[in-house]
Amino acid sequence: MMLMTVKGKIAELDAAAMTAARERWDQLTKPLGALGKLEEIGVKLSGIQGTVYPSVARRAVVVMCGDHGVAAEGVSAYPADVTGLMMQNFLKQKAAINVLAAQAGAEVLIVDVGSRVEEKWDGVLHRKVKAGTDNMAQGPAMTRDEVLQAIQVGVEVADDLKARGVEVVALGEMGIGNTTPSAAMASVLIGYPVAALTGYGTGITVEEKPRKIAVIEKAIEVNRPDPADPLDVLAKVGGLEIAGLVGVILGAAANKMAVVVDGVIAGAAALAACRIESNAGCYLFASHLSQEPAHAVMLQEIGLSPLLTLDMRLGEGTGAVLAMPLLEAATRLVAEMATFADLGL
Ligand SMILES: Cc1cc2ncn([C@H]3O[C@H](COP(=O)(O)O)[C@@H](O)[C@H]3O)c2cc1C
Ligand SMILES: O=C(O)c1cccnc1
Repeated sequence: MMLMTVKGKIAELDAAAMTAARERWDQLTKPLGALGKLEEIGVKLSGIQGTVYPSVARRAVVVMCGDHGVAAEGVSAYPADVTGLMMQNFLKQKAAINVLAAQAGAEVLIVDVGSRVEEKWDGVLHRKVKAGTDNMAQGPAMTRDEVLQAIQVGVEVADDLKARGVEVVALGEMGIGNTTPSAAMASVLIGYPVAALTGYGTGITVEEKPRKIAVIEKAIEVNRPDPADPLDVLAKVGGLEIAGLVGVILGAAANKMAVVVDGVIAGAAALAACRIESNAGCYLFASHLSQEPAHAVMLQEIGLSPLLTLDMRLGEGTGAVLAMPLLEAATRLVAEMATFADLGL
């Protein structure tokens, strides 16, 4: 499916299924509303899947990988080579996401949409649009065509997951430097000062942070992205893996799959996806609240409330897979609890 087709397929949630689900939640043997956000999750999943009894049994996390030209400006605490090293670590099942995805029962899909890795390792889905973005502090990170290609990669990944019966997708990513474009995108799309959105990423120092802020401000000044055009923002100050995740979100929503957002990079993708097609937001669940300051602002802008506050700042989809059992809890409660009628009340 191409982007225009995908956008057209993203429907509003099934209102009748949500009403029926709300009625059932209200009949379950508990005080009205006492299961809090779990009830909201359950009703939203019912709206996505069109049934009072949704399922999130089949799970996947998509780890989109891409490098960033802007890493040359010294905006990360780690060298760009770490992107490729971590991809090898994913393949050996030894990264944090492998451990947590195994616990959550989620399949891990590693997609190379834009890393600088030259080898084609087995176990990676090779869909490279280009070997890293260009340095956005000097010019656009990508062309508009490259953004569309990267989005298309994500859409096709989502279509494939749907064909294999996956019901819920977590958004993961790996790309040294990618908290920088994430903060830049948030600043442009929300109209918020860069300094208030920029964080320490992988752990730059307090002394180094003003430089990161200055690089982001320069990138915005040099490129003048149009806040009303999310594709322009992605092209000028975004990233290949971020665009890939936009495609996963749009493709998943078009296929009526639930999407769990991770930290600040997945958040940037979610924000862009909602600006491309506002109905996409109906399919999103926030997992955790990242330590990156842009994340809370993004979630508020999209209208999502995080389920977990674990002071995490890792990415890879780690927070998103941690939240999957909470979605499962909602599906079990609505299906397995007794109603007051069952008790003879
Ligand atoms: C070993 C290691 C594993 C990671 N896994 C995810 N990230 C996370 O950190 C990077 C973003 O932070 P910054 O913008 O400061 O570079 C991304 O790769 C993100 O996925 C990692 C970073 C490192 C160093
Ligand atoms: O919020 C995140 O996901 C995050 C924060 C810092 C570095 N990498 C990822």
